[in-house]
Amino acid sequence: MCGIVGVVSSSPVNQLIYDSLLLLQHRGQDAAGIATANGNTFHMYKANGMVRDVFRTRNMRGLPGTTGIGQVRYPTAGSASSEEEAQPFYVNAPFGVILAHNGNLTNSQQLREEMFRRDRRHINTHSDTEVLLNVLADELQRASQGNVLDPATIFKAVAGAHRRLRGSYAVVAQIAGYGMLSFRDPFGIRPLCLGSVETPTGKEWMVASESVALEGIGYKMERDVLPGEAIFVDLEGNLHTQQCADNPVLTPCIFEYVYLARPDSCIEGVPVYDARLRMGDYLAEKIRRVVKDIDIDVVMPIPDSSRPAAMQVAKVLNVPYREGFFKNRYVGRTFIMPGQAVRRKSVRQKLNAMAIEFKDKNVLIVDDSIVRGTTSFEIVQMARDAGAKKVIFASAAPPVKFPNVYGIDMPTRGELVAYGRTDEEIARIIGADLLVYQDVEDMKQAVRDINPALDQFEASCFDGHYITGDIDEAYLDSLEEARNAPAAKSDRDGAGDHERSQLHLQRAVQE
Ligand SMILES: O=P(O)(O)OC[C@H]1O[C@H](OP(=O)(O)OP(=O)(O)O)[C@H](O)[C@@H]1O
Ligand SMILES: NC(=O)CC[C@H](N)C(=O)O
Ligand SMILES: [Mg+2]
Repeated sequence: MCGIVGVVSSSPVNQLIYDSLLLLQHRGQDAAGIATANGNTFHMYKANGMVRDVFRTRNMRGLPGTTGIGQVRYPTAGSASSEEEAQPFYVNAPFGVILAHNGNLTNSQQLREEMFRRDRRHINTHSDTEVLLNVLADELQRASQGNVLDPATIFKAVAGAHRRLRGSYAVVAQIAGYGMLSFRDPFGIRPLCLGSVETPTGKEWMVASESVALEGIGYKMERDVLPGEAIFVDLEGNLHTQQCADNPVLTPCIFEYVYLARPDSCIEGVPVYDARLRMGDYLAEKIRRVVKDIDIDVVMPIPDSSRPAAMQVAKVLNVPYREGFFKNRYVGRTFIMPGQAVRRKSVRQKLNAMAIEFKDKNVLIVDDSIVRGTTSFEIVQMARDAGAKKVIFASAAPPVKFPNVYGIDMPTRGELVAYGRTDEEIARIIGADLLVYQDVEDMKQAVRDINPALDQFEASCFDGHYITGDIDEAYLDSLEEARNAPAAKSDRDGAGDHERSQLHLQRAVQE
């Protein structure tokens, strides 16, 4: 996941994009970028870091224009540290296009080779986004055949891109002298929504990864962009939309509801906060069924993301809800940091246990998910150090047993604590007396309870089902090999991300 935003306005957009990127910061902490269009000239500034650190007044002054796009990056392809792979990306022909992307292409290697051989296009980074931009540019070139662009031609190019791209992609782009183009993959895996604002000169449009990024800056959420749909807003502010995929099937990523999205966003008609409350309801029922011989004294969340689920668990079980872990608000999200060493260190920096809430108590700790086990391992230890009698750990999501290839950076099986292990083995690793996981069907039902029209979800990391149909063991093996290759290792402060995860698990097992 990354956060993307795009806008066509009648007034300068640099501050508007900056403000909405701040609201999407939880989707990517590694790099940020804004590109604006002033007449036919693009201006761009991007660098590694959080939004507040990347943009200084002088950078903002260098971003004039009334249309633009922005991105906060959480890398899944290429390198975490390369500023060149920060987004947006620019290509000068045809027309001039800048583009930002949330998602992950699963056929970027084939496309890269094909483009070099057939289209004579050179891709200069390891970013799948640069590949995507060049595919779109190539399709625009073919569809327009050198003539002026109109919406029908642009949509034809998107349809062509859909036929070539595999994986997940929510995209926002600006075409120099024409306007803003945005589209979502045919499964609608990553979220993307459309908003508007009334101005004295008419309605103005904006797209963003999450509704909070629209509403927080005064726009009204209109609707989600449909899977496969393309939206084009011309420079006069007119909105053009078209379904560009042959067989669109809405299959949103369930991990958005579990962890990725902000609770105050609404995705596919489901307020994320409500989904987390419902997951808490189902989890509480499971806890009631399986926890027989421990009297739970207190229910505790691990801030931030598990709060709604934990509150609901406490309510349903009729046990006091207590916040025993204090969170340092100046440390970001741990899970999306690159590298196991930094993730592990920051859990301790970020959370501190208050003894008064733990001493001699049977504590039920609730988290939204357990992925590598970094957080749960440290937290259980902290609870024990603070004097807890028994520690039960509950996860509002089922065990993460399979890699994700659609925009969440967990491509190797070895780093997942639940891969190939029973619940008892995992409990031993994280040090809990008992571990309770949500069931896969209950997690899905929690979201469906709120919007019954949501038939299916992209839930591969829980159920091992890869909806794009191009993922097999050989593909996952090759990903693992690439991620564990020496160059990739030293590049993500992960140097040995995989090994460190393994080491941490082995040490835990031995202890
Ligand atoms: O098993 P792990 O690999 O540790 O991953 C899971 C943890 O990471 C996330 O928290 P994070 O600190 O990223 O964000 P939050 O403050 O939104 O909960 C998530 O909420 C879990 O607590
Ligand atoms: N998480 C994402 O959406 C990542 C976008 C893109 N694949 C990158 O690595 O920059
Ligand atoms: Mg957390």
